[in-house]
Amino acid sequence: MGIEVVVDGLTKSFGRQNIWRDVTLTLPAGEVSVLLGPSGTGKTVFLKSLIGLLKPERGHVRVDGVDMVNDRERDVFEARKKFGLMFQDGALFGSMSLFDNVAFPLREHTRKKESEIRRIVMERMDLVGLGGAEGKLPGEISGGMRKRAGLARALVLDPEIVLCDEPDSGLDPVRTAFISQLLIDVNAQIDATMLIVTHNIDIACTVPDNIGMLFRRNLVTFGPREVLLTSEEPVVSQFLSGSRLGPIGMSEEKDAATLAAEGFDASAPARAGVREIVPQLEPSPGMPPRQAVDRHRERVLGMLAQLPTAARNAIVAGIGSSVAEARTLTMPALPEERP
Ligand SMILES: Nc1ncnc2c1ncn2[C@@H]1O[C@H](COP(=O)(O)OP(=O)(O)OP(=O)(O)O)[C@@H](O)[C@H]1O
Repeated sequence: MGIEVVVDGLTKSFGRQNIWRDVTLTLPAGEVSVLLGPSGTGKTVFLKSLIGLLKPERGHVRVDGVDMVNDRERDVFEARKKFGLMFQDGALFGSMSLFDNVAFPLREHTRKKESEIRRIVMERMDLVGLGGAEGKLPGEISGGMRKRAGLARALVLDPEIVLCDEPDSGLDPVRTAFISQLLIDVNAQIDATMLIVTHNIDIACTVPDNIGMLFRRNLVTFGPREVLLTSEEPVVSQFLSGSRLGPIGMSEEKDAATLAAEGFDASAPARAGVREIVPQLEPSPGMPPRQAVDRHRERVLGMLAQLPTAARNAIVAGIGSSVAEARTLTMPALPEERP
């Protein structure tokens, strides 16, 4: 089973440019989470900070007893082996076959025999639907296949945590739908904790158990998917609807004068709960059930009383079980929210 990643008060700057500050969230063990955010808000910097490749100036990232920000490099290096990282561009070696690319981490970091390496590589290639393509060079295959090869490589060391940086970039909507399904199937098979960084709304709406969003150097929200998908935050609403109207501008954020000229009232909540929440993807036929589903449901039911009404209603509607209804009925009423 995957392990949880606890991020606490993380702040990162490059020189005088602050990227984000005081980011606090927990990636629950074995669950799939998505981190959204307009371009340039520091999503990739966040992923690199989780594995200790970039060092935030404040805060902690705790993984199985190791602080990836502050502990000795030797300990961070060891803890990094628990991660599998799928890079945005696949990051494959162009002169190596897919087989050798996928085998690379095993040859670098383990002393396994070639026969064992072959078994693992072929298993992972099959898992991502690339069985039979192992002899090809990265330049001979499509972008979608390169992404899947990158995912296979991220999985060969049996990671407990999988980080995916924009798995959809450069893919058409159909290939994106296949990648979405693949990510769910991978989670069903290996039960790893997963964090997917993306701009893609379809992935955000159908894949994760939890969603967070970075904007204006802050984590706007992080929690069960229903919280963001029913959020009244103007920035969330604008992002989900892909509208030009709202606080997100061409260069990330609009100033007050631009917003006023557009007639945008930042104090007015977006229409909450109107958006329909599409069901989360299920593993493909023949796959095992996702073990994270029950854990996620228990966790979310435990926090139901603290969630906004719209999110709570969406969760109860989604679960549709007497358990949820019973818990809701026994909960104290929430104070009225903003009209
Ligand atoms: N090593 C670095 N040195 C200095 N600045 C950096 C470095 N890495 C990233 N940045 C800056 O940090 C900011 C956030 O970059 P990042 O790539 O994390 O954004 P992002 O949210 O992933 O964007 P996109 O969605 O477009 O991929 C950018 O302004 C970028 O120029």
